[in-house]
Amino acid sequence: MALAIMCSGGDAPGMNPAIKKFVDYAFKRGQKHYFIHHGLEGMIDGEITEASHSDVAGILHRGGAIIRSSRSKRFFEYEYRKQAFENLKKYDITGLVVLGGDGSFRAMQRFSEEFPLNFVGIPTTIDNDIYGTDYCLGVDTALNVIRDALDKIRDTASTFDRAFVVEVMGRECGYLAVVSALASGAEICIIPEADFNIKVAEKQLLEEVAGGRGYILAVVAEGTGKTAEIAEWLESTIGLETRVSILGHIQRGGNPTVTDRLMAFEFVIHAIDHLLHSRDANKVVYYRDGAYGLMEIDDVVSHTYTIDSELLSAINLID
Ligand SMILES: Nc1ncnc2c1ncn2[C@@H]1O[C@H](COP(=O)(O)OP(=O)(O)O)[C@@H](O)[C@H]1O
Ligand SMILES: O=P(O)(O)OC[C@H]1O[C@](O)(COP(=O)(O)O)[C@@H](O)[C@@H]1O
Repeated sequence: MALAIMCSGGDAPGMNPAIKKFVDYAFKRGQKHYFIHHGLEGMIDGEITEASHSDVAGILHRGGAIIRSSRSKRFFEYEYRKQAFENLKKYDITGLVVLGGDGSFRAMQRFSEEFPLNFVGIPTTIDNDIYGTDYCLGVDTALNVIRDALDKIRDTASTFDRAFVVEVMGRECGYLAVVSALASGAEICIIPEADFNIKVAEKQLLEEVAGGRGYILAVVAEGTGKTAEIAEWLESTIGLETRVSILGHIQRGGNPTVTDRLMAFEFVIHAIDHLLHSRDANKVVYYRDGAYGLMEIDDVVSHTYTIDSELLSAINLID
């Protein structure tokens, strides 16, 4: 039996510390261990190499993933999943640690139903949108990238009397937007999960502008699709010259924060321990209420993540 690690779907800071811990901990536990490069695409193409300490030396501080990641159209087809399994068999890999999001976990659920394989997923996405865990690897680093951007945008906005609409990632999830808006004191936060009462905001902001407010920061989650609309409203109705800043993929890069490094270590230790102790793997590690645990893959993929209600109510304080 051997273990392997793979990154799949959107990359996130924290993957490299997880990869390093995987090598160090699997070695400590006396397990043969492999890298699957390029995610599911590499698993189909047999891009598998034995991992060594020298591969992971000096990578803790690096964003991205040295073993790369991918999204794969081919993995939706049985013949390619079978090919992927044949590749794992060549190396006697029966335990897989998968860093990814719910798409990757759905893929692994299907794969493990079809072939004799155990996997443990580590929730890894800057979006923080995986059911059952309070935290996904990469979120803290992404939040700090956004915080840094918002702090800088505030400098120019306040100096030049402008409104800024800052669009942040998150797919359909507003988590990054809410937490960033709170941490940066943005005046407006617009997310898919909550209605934005434009009339209430309009009345309040017009009063504030009349009273001397010179600038406004609006954080808009990409999933709302409302970036242009809010910019137009700030300029034409609220009356401030407005600029749009779409932060984009810088949110996926950068050296992992201390939190992401430490979380990566714990997630990996729990994943490997489970693979070694139990034959009924096919779980996802969670971090909830300050503790780590493992949840059933079926639970993860059949539920939808929802933002904590306290966080949601906090955004009303902003506008
Ligand atoms: N139902 C499925 N069956 C097979 N493969 C799937 C399935 N759902 C997702 N995948 C695979 O998982 C990959 C990663 O999923 P994606 O949603 O892109 O990223 P993430 O894991 O970050 O959510 C997809 O590119 C696809 O190859
Ligand atoms: O890199 P791409 O393909 O442009 O995808 C962008 C999407 O990936 C993310 O950065 C991360 O999403 P996942 O981790 O679920 O893949 C989203 O926030 C964003 O909507």
